[in-house]
Amino acid sequence: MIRFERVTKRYPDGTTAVDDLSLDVAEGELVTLVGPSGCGKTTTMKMVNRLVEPTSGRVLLDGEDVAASDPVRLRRRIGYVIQQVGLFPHRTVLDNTATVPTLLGASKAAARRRAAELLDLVGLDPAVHGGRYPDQLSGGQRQRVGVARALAADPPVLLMDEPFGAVDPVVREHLQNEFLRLQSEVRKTVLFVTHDIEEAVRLGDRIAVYGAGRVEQLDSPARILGAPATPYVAEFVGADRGLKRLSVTPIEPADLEQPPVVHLDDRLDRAAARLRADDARWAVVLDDRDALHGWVSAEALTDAADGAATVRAHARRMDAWLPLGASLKQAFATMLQYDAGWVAVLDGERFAGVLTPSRLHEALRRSVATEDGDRPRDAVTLDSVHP
Ligand SMILES: Nc1ncnc2c1ncn2[C@@H]1O[C@H](COP(=O)(O)OP(=O)(O)OP(=O)(O)O)[C@@H](O)[C@H]1O
Repeated sequence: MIRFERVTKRYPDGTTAVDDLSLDVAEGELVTLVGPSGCGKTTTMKMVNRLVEPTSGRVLLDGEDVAASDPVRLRRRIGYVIQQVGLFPHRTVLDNTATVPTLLGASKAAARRRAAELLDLVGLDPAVHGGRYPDQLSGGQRQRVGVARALAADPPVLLMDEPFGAVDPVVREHLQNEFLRLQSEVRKTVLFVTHDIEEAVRLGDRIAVYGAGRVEQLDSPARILGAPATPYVAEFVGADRGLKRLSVTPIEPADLEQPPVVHLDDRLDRAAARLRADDARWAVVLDDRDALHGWVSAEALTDAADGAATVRAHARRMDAWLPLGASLKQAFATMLQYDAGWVAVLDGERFAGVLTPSRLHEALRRSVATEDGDRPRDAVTLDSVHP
């Protein structure tokens, strides 16, 4: 969808901002450009909508050289979101959002209808916020209007230059999550500039890590974190990349432990025998539809006076659960939140097993090891990455 073919940009003062860049962004893909200040990320992006012209090489949009297209028509196909949102201060939020559809010839009523839909899509209530002026919004709300406005013409491509850079970390994470939800619905082709590796990892289908004017590595978040291609990338992603990796490694069936399972209506003596057979200190308790209820300890079962009673009398509720495919980071956070030594993992409604801290650790090591297989060993060991 977007292709850079050996693109170089040298500014008149001699600065080489981008040096022989080749990069492909597939349709519907979100590629984050991450790197330190001044490494050429913004220049790269501005060459797509012709705010900057390359010195050599070509930028293709849908197979067409952007140099051959009319800049105004080109920009209509490309939504652009920047940090200083650039809303018109004297126009309401609704009118700001409706600007592009109006320019494109929509009637005022149709443009406003569309604007209201978009505000809703980015999590703003058009009835509440639509009539306000930009300075009556919080920073996070202004950013949302920026995103809504960029989507207004329904462009296939979005360029986003540090769109969430100006808001505090909590609002920022919130906006990132909302943007991910939005992107799963609208599936735009997105180039997203950030200097924050956490943001790059959270949002990117792939990440391009920039050194000075060059892409040092273009890869999935898991590979960038697990198998940095150069010492520069390793240093940029940081020594705590094992931790960051938690957020991009999903829980898989093989990661799960299988404790004994009993049902709410099982007799206590049978349940106790089941635990003894496994030499287990506790069992997972399911209800009659095999949905998770909680757990019961071996002690509670053996101490119970009436063996003919059912597990129900001694079962404890367990609310710490996650779906298969959730990230190891979510599992870790859930364990901390519930102060639990394990979390139940469900496959749809069905109980699939439990994740314990030691299994979580193994899962993390295994995911690193799997990806290390095709890389030279010295490129991936933690101790060797620092220059
Ligand atoms: N118009 C210009 N004229 C001359 N040099 C420029 C111009 N615009 C950018 N540069 C230089 O080109 C290099 C790359 O700048 P660019 O803005 O692309 O970097 P960036 O990675 O987006 O940085 P930041 O994260 O700080 O926005 C920098 O050295 C910058 O000073």
